[in-house]
Amino acid sequence: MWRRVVSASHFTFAHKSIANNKDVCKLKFWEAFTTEIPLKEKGTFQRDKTPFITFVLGGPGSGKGTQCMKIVENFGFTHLSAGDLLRREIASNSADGTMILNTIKEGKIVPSELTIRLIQKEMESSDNYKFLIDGFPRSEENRIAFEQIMGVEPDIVLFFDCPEDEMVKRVLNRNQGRVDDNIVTIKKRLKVFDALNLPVVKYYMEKGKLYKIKAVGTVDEIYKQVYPVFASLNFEQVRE
Ligand SMILES: Nc1ncnc2c1ncn2[C@@H]1O[C@H](COP(=O)(O)OP(=O)(O)OP(=O)(O)O)[C@@H](O)[C@H]1O
Ligand SMILES: Nc1ccn([C@@H]2O[C@H](COP(=O)(O)O)[C@@H](O)[C@H]2O)c(=O)n1
Ligand SMILES: [Mg+2]
Repeated sequence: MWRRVVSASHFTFAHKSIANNKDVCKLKFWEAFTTEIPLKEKGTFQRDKTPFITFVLGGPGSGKGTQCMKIVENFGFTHLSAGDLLRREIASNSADGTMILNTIKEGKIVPSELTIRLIQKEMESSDNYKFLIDGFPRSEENRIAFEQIMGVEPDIVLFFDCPEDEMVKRVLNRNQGRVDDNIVTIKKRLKVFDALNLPVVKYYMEKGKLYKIKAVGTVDEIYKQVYPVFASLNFEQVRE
């Protein structure tokens, strides 16, 4: 089990984030995190910390989920996969379930407000303040809606850059029963990725927030590029 602890140097970083995001905060989403809640025990998470948000981008099968699991283990992040949250809505027979299922089958993008509502709910009910938001934003529209609704920008953005043929191979071998893991839908998802997701990658590159990871090789080889990104942020490492 990892401990929810953070080194003193993170406080400096968190304050810097507050200053950077001051103009867009508007006390919406932040209110949940700025409420003073007494510590339950020494060294546990304090809810008054600024959330540290990492967007995790990359094409279908580029390895986002796989690498997120390792970051969670080593650095105590909470992993929120937009795709998983949407699949959970389908499984729970929610009113939007059929629409979400049809959208996923077509490799298209679910309306931003719906996906953001699911992400927001998870963040607000979490005791953690470090989040990996995987597979979001998938489009400029997703990105802008997130900023407007949540009143916050990501601190950093990871981009897993993987050749198409490798992504197709991985997805076809995934074997998790996903309705979109077939060659017809994968081709559609790759087109959507190029047309809608790459502009988001470009946006964050130009903002200086993007960490591009060469997503070829073994899982451990790729993680060797990911690890230093988080280690350099001075979060206390919770497990080697
Ligand atoms: N470096 C790797 N080499 C070979 N296979 C990998 C590698 N990384 C992940 N995989 C496998 O490829 C498949 C896709 O990985 P993963 O689910 O992490 O991708 P993803 O980016 O989250 O995809 P999606 O966007 O479709 O959810 C999984 O079966 C995973 O085990
Ligand atoms: N922001 C998002 C994220 C995902 N979707 C839909 O879910 C599908 C699967 O997503 P994965 O991240 O698990 O690959 C994706 O192809 C989209 O149909 C979405 O609409 N918006
Ligand atoms: Mg995934």
